[in-house]
Amino acid sequence: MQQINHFIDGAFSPSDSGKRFDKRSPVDNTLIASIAEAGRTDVDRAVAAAKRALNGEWGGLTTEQRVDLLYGVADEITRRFDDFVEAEMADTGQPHHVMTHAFIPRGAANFKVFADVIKNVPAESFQMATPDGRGALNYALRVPKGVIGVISPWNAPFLLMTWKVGPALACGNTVVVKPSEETPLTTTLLGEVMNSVGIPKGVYNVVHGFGPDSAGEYLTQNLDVDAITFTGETRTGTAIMKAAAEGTRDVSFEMGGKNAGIVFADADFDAAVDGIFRSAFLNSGQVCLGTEKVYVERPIFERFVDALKQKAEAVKYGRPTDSDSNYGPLISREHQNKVLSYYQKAKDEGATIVTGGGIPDMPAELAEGNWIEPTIWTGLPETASVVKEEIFGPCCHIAPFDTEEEVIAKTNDNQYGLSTTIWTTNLSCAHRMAAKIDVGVTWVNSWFLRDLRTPFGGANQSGIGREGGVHSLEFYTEMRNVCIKL
Ligand SMILES: NC(=O)c1ccc[n+]([C@@H]2O[C@H](COP(=O)([O-])OP(=O)(O)OC[C@H]3O[C@@H](n4cnc5c(N)ncnc54)[C@H](O)[C@@H]3O)[C@@H](O)[C@H]2O)c1
Ligand SMILES: O=C/C=C/C=C(\O)C(=O)O
Repeated sequence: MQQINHFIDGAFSPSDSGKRFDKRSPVDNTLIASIAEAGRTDVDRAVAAAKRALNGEWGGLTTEQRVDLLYGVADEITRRFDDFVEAEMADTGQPHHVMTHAFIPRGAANFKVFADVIKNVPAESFQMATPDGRGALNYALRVPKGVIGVISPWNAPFLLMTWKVGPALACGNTVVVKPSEETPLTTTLLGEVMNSVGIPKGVYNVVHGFGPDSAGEYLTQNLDVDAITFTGETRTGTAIMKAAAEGTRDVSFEMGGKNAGIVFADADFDAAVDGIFRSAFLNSGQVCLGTEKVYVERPIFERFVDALKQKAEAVKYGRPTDSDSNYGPLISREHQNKVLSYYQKAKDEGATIVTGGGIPDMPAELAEGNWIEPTIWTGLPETASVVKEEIFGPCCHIAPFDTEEEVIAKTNDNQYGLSTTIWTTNLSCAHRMAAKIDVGVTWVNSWFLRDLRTPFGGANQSGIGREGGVHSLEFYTEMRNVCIKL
């Protein structure tokens, strides 16, 4: 069984207290690793190492030298691609093709895109007139914020962690990362990459543990952490924001969503079925951008429901590396019970269960895994729990609509504002809709198609700030203005 330790100041080490916790496979609940659980002293040691690195070799590097190192990180991730795929499959139980096609390639990409950004971002200056006629010159210096606390979730652990570490390091910061207790493996493996590439010790640090009264909270409470970037549940963000208020630290949040999929009668029907199927059931529905409420224009409603039902009933449960497996388990028993509670709520509220609603019959060797059926409901009002609340599982409610105004109102009627996917061949309609839907990202005839230079983030309770391309500079750097009297 793997022994996973913290990565602090360039070295792997257990907790001062010796405390550890178990990591179990989502596929069959077998014990796969023992993880060091950080106490406050371990977290403080990591933050101190990050602070030293800022004022050491790393802080003295030119942008070009830093960029070369980050391209080196990307190349080493690519060279060890299969190791990251293996680690993430062990952590999440998700199919091999989800790792190789959706999540792990973003590791290298998330370093490259921000190395490119920081290498090419222009400096800002203004010439100003002065009463004596000799004028003055203003220019802005872009400097790193300092030590960044990175707190990441379990659903796409490597993608989401590197989406923060990439820009943080590109901008000259150092980081202390607290990955989810459910998925420690790829974040830890990245420590090996940092050492082999020659990233100075203390630049990248990893502490393992939980949230409240554990590593996560200790990290946010350490006042030598200059800013905190977090991805996870909205209620967790609230707790982190309260901690960040001490010391007036900046935050960047990517949080929950209750995303709509909207299908017009003029859509490419097969493409829309495939797109909504992916957005509802990829990663067993454990994607923040996923679709949990679908609205289909009435003329094709019945046909669409039946087509989506057929695809949902054709999934192949199995181990990540089973050749025909295309559908994995939920991350944990706790999360499986949470999603099952929503399946029960839907029943209690009178839903028509088109398909699913429970736990599939699994072969004996997998029976202990966190398996759950992809589920489709119809017939509920907009006020139903499964239509209003984020479930974060493989399920969606489908309702008919008749007008653009109606479906926009229903799409916007929730506390979140993360993403929407619209399927129509009428692009005038698509542009009209996208302008009126209150989310951070709208996909048209696509879903989860990502240009990493674009602003990415959520509105309302789905997030604070935007990350992506030059937009990440806003959070990971400070600007200093210099005014010189000529
Ligand atoms: N908007 C996005 O881009 C995005 C992406 C992925 C997941 N999510 C959201 O994340 C949630 C699922 O992920 P999760 O269950 O890991 O979320 P979570 O909020 O339970 O945990 C996320 C991370 O925060 C840590 N944490 C928990 N409480 C903390 C505290 N008080 N102080 C400091 N750290 C704390 C956890 O240990 C974990 O590392 C869903 O709501 C999903 O919508 C959003
Ligand atoms: O589950 C949520 C996925 C978030 C994806 C990103 O943050 C991204 O594509 O950069």
